[in-house]
Amino acid sequence: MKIVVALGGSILLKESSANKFKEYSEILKDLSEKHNLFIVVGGGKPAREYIGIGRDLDCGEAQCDDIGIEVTRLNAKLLTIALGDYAYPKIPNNFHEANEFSAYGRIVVMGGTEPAHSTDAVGAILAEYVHADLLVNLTSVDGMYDKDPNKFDDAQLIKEITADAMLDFLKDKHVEAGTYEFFDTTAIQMIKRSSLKTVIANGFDSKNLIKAINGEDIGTKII
Ligand SMILES: Nc1ncnc2c1ncn2[C@@H]1O[C@H](COP(=O)(O)OP(=O)(O)OP(=O)(O)O)[C@@H](O)[C@H]1O
Ligand SMILES: O=c1ccn([C@@H]2O[C@H](COP(=O)(O)O)[C@@H](O)[C@H]2O)c(=O)[nH]1
Repeated sequence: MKIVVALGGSILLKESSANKFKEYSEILKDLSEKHNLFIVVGGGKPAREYIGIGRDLDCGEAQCDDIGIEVTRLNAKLLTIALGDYAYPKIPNNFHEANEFSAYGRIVVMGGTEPAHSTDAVGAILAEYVHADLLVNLTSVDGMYDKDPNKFDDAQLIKEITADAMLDFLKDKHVEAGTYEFFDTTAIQMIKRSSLKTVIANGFDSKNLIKAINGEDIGTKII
């Protein structure tokens, strides 16, 4: 299968150590024996810290996005290093390059591209661009809830949701650099228009990636 994995920076960088990079590199190496993999890495806490400093310097939101993009690309570089020869050594600047690099048969790892969206959207656009069979979005919670599970103890996990219902749910949410809400609406529009098979799951347990690929009942499926 051709699979795009959007791997949240909140997962890889939670500990500010190499641990999760090593853990994911082992799983991705195994999966790459059977599947054609593209990984999009998010910015996590370091991105939000750098964006915060930029904002304090009045650099404006689009430039704050650019700062976030640089951090995602740095995180992508770290994952590429962890993957060694299994990864294509360059970080693509855009979707065309990502597609081109995949022709060499290695895992392609990328970060952000342009301002005004998050790496959730990069994952969805990439999945559309390369005609992926599956998009897996690994984040810091078990999937999409009816309200923020980190704020409400009674939040309920949504096992399946349509792209339209997700768009409706997120329509009034405020967005700014570093915070494109739980799931970026640009991503959902791509998922909708190309009927991308998408699973959102908790990436703190890296085995959830294998479960999502095997079609197990996990996280939230966008239908
Ligand atoms: N309805 C919701 N369902 C699930 N999570 C939600 C919801 N609303 C808000 N959230 C918040 O969304 C966050 C998930 O995204 P998070 O900030 O952890 O980033 P990520 O997707 O892992 O990527 P990155 O860290 O790279 O931005 C959770 O911390 C959660 O508190
Ligand atoms: O294509 C992109 C990717 C990212 N950004 C900016 O970077 C931050 C960090 O990415 P996350 O996916 O949220 O971890 C993001 O919030 C944007 O501000 C971007 O502009 N374009």
